[in-house]
Amino acid sequence: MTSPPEFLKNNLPTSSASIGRPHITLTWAQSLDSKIAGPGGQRVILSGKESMLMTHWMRSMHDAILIGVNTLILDDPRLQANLLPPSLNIPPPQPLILDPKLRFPVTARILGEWNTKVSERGRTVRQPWIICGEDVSLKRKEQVEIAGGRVIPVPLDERGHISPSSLPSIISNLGLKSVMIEGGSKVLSTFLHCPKRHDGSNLVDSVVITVAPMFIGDGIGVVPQGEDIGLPKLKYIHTEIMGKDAVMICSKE
Ligand SMILES: NC(=O)C1=CN([C@@H]2O[C@H](COP(=O)(O)OP(=O)(O)OC[C@H]3O[C@@H](n4cnc5c(N)ncnc54)[C@H](OP(=O)(O)O)[C@@H]3O)[C@@H](O)[C@H]2O)C=CC1
Ligand SMILES: Nc1nc(O)c(N)c(N[C@@H]2O[C@H](COP(=O)(O)O)[C@@H](O)[C@H]2O)n1
Repeated sequence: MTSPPEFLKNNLPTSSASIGRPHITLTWAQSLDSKIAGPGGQRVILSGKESMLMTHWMRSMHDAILIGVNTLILDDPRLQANLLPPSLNIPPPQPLILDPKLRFPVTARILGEWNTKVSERGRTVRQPWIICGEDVSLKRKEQVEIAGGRVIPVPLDERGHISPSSLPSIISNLGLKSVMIEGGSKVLSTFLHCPKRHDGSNLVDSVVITVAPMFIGDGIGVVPQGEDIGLPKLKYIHTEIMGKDAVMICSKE
């Protein structure tokens, strides 16, 4: 395959995004009992090879990929599109971390790969950009910057979070036209619960869910316990069967 699967191209309108109105996609992989990770946040491979490849194509369709700091700490992800054929030279998305208190571990794999510029088969590696609160100490900011990260302080909301409704302007100011939010649970929850942008349009444009035929049992839910009230109505767009998994595309109503 040399370009994204047709169903993504047809149903995920990232190419029509602009700096003025960036496209926001929310995505995750879940079990049949709506879990995204095991007990204590242990990473679980839910996606089969077909849907994992699809996720990497989806990453390549966005300018940026965003996760919460807990996911960075627990999973130590690479956040690249490294399952795509290297010969295509497809640029990887810009990694963005939501990290109000700047807990970002300087031992993180994405930082190590950026510093050594080492990635298999000569692929491009991007510097991790870490979005934090304006009140983080200068010392801590310097530590992360010296370690190689770009630190981007922004005002926090009343919960001490990076406000979901301010994300469009944050990413526009960074010159990015689209972002794929991968989780984890707390980040998915605040974005699902935040209906609108400052301009009154839907905050989240697309929701892409991979459902794997397995149960996790004790584990981390798609949204944290008690936060499943007030979730938005979704408008169904498309389902694609990819190997053992079902991949659903929706938008917010
Ligand atoms: N199956 C899948 O598709 C995926 C699974 N996961 C799993 O998710 C788990 C981690 O999820 P979780 O523990 O909920 O943590 P998250 O990864 O959602 O990170 C949450 C933290 O991000 C910071 N934050 C900043 N802004 C916001 C905001 N607007 N909303 C919410 N948080 C914000 C806070 O940091 P602070 O506390 O410092 O203020 C918060 O505690 C891992 O186990 C991982 O494996 C993750 C991604 C995908
Ligand atoms: N699509 C998908 N399927 C799964 O089964 C998963 N566990 C995840 N997790 C997300 O992918 C990140 C890891 O990415 P790298 O392979 O290291 O690039 C992980 O942090 C979650 O965000 N996703």
